[in-house]
Amino acid sequence: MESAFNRLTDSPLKLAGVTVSIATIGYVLAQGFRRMAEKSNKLPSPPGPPRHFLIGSLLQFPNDHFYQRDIVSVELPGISMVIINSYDIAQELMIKRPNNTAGRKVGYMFFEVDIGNLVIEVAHGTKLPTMMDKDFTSWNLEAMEFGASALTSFWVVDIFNFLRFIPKWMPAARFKSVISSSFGSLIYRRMGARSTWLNKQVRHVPFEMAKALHKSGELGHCLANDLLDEFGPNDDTMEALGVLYLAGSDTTTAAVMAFINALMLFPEVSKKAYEEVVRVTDGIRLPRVSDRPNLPYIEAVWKEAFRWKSFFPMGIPHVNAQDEIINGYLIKAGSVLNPNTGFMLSDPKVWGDPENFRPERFLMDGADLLPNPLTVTFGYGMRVCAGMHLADRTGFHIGATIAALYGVAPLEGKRRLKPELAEFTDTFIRLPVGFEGRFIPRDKRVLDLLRIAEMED
Ligand code: HEM
Repeated sequence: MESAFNRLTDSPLKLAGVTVSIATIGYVLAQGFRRMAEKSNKLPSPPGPPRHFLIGSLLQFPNDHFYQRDIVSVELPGISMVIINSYDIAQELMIKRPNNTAGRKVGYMFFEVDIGNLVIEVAHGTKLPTMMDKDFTSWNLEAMEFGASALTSFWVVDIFNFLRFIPKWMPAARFKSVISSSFGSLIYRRMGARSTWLNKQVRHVPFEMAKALHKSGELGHCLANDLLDEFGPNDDTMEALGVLYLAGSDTTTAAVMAFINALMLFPEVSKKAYEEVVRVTDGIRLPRVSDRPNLPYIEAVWKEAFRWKSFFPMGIPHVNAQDEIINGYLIKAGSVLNPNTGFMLSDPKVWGDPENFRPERFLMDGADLLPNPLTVTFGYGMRVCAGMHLADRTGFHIGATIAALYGVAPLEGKRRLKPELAEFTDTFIRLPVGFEGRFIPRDKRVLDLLRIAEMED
């Protein structure tokens, strides 16, 4: 009698079917064995605070001891969070393994407040900023804070998604004032309606203006002009412009503010920067972009301005698609990887005297062993900041030009603040508190230099 096997293989089609079936069963078994093997030698998660049933480490989060280790894991209900305090580990995970660690956490709350805030001139043209209501800047800042909280916080609504259908008037509708346990205390925020409104203002208002200018032929050369020419006034065009604004405007402003603040707090730094520019320009013109390689001291001040009291201390989290192992620890797939930029830029093990503003650290022998604060700040791997060159070039050039033209002094009648007393906001983008001062022209030629630069433009 013909064996069952022979009957199954008597035609090429049947043979192919049998082969596929065997391969599939084999694959499923292999996966099963692999999972069992993995479970049996399961590696530990990175160290972290004690975890409790249901609420994980919520009660211990945040806490100072997160900074005492290079990598820390925190279990929050529904979210595994990993805090990376070491630049080496951040590089290893997020630059060297980009395919697996470039995801973003896109929970409901982030989706709803993905709002805009960006470099308006590049995106929407030079005419728009002059037409904008001054409220626009404050909307941006508020929108940025919402966006930041949505990215870095644990939102109850992300976990209990059904909550979003509860009407606003019900007592249980706290999710509209969501529980956030971001890097501060537990706070309730009524944000749904406000964020929706901000969302509209920040994206629609400039887009409507740009559309009107485009129609009348007055928009000038900018990204909005190109996109409107090519794709017309559709939602994708508006979103693309909105994302640039969200990501680029407040961040670049904060970098320039950090630089100007340093010129104000440290007059000796300001003087050295001025002397360096004059050596390059002979004091008869403004610094050009091409002068940068000849301005190593200002380069060092720019780096130190990124480092000292980091203005972007929390970075932007990534999410890993599959399990990762680092330094013998298992990072489960779907963990939120938070690069602790502020700590990396002030770790005494790396910087020695992080509390001092000392640009010379980047000019000394062995300086190339230090992390570049710009690289640390602009993020990692496939997600690295798309506007970093724009921000770096414009920011550096503005900084060098200010150093060439002006000293920065406190307002009349006020004293220069001692650097150790300088305060900074406790926000996603950290700004100097009470940032006020005067630009004092270096000499009588300042106006002439500005006129020449205007003519050259
Ligand atoms: C000093 C100024 C800036 C800082 C500190 C900054 C910082 C960052 C950081 C930390 C990220 C996330 C990187 C990561 O996930 O690893 C990012 C992403 C991004 N940035 Fe910037 N940025 C700045 C300026 C700009 C500018 C001027 C633009 C555009 C005009 C821009 C556009 C973007 C975009 C589109 C992303 C998203 C990239 C992605 O998710 O794939 N940024 N930025």
